[in-house]
Amino acid sequence: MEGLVSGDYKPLLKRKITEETARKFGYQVGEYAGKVVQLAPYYDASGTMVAQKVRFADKTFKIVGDSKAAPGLLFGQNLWNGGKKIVITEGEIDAMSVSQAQGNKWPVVSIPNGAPSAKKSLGKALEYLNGFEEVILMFDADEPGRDAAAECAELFAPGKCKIASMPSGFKDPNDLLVAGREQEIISAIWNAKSYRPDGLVNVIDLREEMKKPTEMGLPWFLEELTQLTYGRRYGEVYGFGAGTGTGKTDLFTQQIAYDRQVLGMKVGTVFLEQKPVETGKRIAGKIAGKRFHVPNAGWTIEELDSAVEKLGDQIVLYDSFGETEWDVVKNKVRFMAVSEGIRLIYLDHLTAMADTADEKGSLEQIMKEMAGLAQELDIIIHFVSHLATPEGKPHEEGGRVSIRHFKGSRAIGFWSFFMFGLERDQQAEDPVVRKTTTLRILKDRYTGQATGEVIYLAYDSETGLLSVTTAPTEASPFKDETGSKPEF
Ligand SMILES: Nc1ncnc2c1ncn2[C@@H]1O[C@H](COP(=O)(O)OP(=O)(O)OP(=O)(O)O)[C@@H](O)[C@H]1O
Repeated sequence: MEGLVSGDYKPLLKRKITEETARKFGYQVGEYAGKVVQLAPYYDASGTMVAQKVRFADKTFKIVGDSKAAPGLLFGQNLWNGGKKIVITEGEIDAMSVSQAQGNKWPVVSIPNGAPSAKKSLGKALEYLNGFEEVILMFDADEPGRDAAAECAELFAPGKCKIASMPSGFKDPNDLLVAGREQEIISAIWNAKSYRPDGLVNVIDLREEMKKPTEMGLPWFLEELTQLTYGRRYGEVYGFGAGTGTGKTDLFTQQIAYDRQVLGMKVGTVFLEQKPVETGKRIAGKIAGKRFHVPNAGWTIEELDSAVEKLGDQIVLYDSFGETEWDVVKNKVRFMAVSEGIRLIYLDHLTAMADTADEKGSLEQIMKEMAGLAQELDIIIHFVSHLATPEGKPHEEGGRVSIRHFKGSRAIGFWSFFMFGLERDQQAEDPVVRKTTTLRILKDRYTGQATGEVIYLAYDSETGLLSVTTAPTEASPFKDETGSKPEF
């Protein structure tokens, strides 16, 4: 072999590696191509040195000997054969540091080529490593080291591999040795934690969180609805379905006005079939208690001005110009959340974005992405869905809304945390019945308790405001339409 041994161990003292440790591992200082280098031997299973890793002063490496065999061998592998625990480090100096901290008594090896090829190296040495009951990875406390440890841990049966962490301020075991903190190397071995892939948690880790009382989410403008649903929570999507003209937009605008005025929040709207001016008038109307969207409805420009003043720049409306592509809408929502800091989004309506050639398939995709978006951005998306025509009484005449009537019901039902139906018999003879909206909770994923509950809403034609009322006394127009077919 080309590496020339000088037998001089002094250069290792800088790293606090003793001659005894170096000798144990066969690590030497020598000369290679006229330069002083450090030499790490790699042995095969029969105990024959097949390669040497030459480490130059500038920290570059070269393998001499059988360079093909070397990647499958671990530094120090020849010293131990099976046992309780083996520690694996990212480099030879670290392996010797850990060994020295333990009096050179317990198994420690190093991967040959650093973090990037750690998984490949350990994969080749699996049979050898499985001869130990426990494998402890003590890689560098940096990104490549942490990534490599997570990757390597997956090579082993669950529970077999543990990952040791360095105390803060120390990058690797040799740093600790140099600082005279051998004891902390040993603690790191004992405190190594079983590797768990991302996203898996143990219920015991959740204990403190589980003990916290259920927090009320953000309130609805209807106190009764807040009580029934425990409010609105970020990361969730809520679906509203109703027949034409029932008052979905109206309900949304009153909620938006409340979000702004009472909760002091910034709101984003994506109303695909209504001009922003109209939406603006309707939201402002809810602030003022005036129907600004109805001409000659007893309001003045000054009142409108003052309501707009109250909304300020806190309502961001998307002017869609008839654009109804989900991919475009998605980017607007993302922008509103990320750049405008908006956490409440109102989307009217989902059905407008469906692909007519494949309504069901496209709504499934949109719903999945919309729910993902709400979670990723930690926002609430309230959306309207149109309904399929039931076979019995039309929804516009008070026909009862069911989940199955929603266009894309399966996907909406799957991804929504709450679903609401709005019913109103717009043709009823009794004006009270005509103006009473039934808000029906169709789905409550949070507790299930609110499913089937209804809240009756009265509409004040003067102020245009909805408020909670009692059930209209007339024979109920809201009877179930058992004859209606599911939509899909
Ligand atoms: N309970 C109610 N009684 C009487 N009128 C109402 C009631 N709720 C809403 N309205 C009024 O009915 C009209 C239609 O309401 P809105 O535009 O909100 O319905 P929509 O369900 O969104 O309709 P579309 O299907 O056209 O989107 C509005 O002028 C609104 O102010």
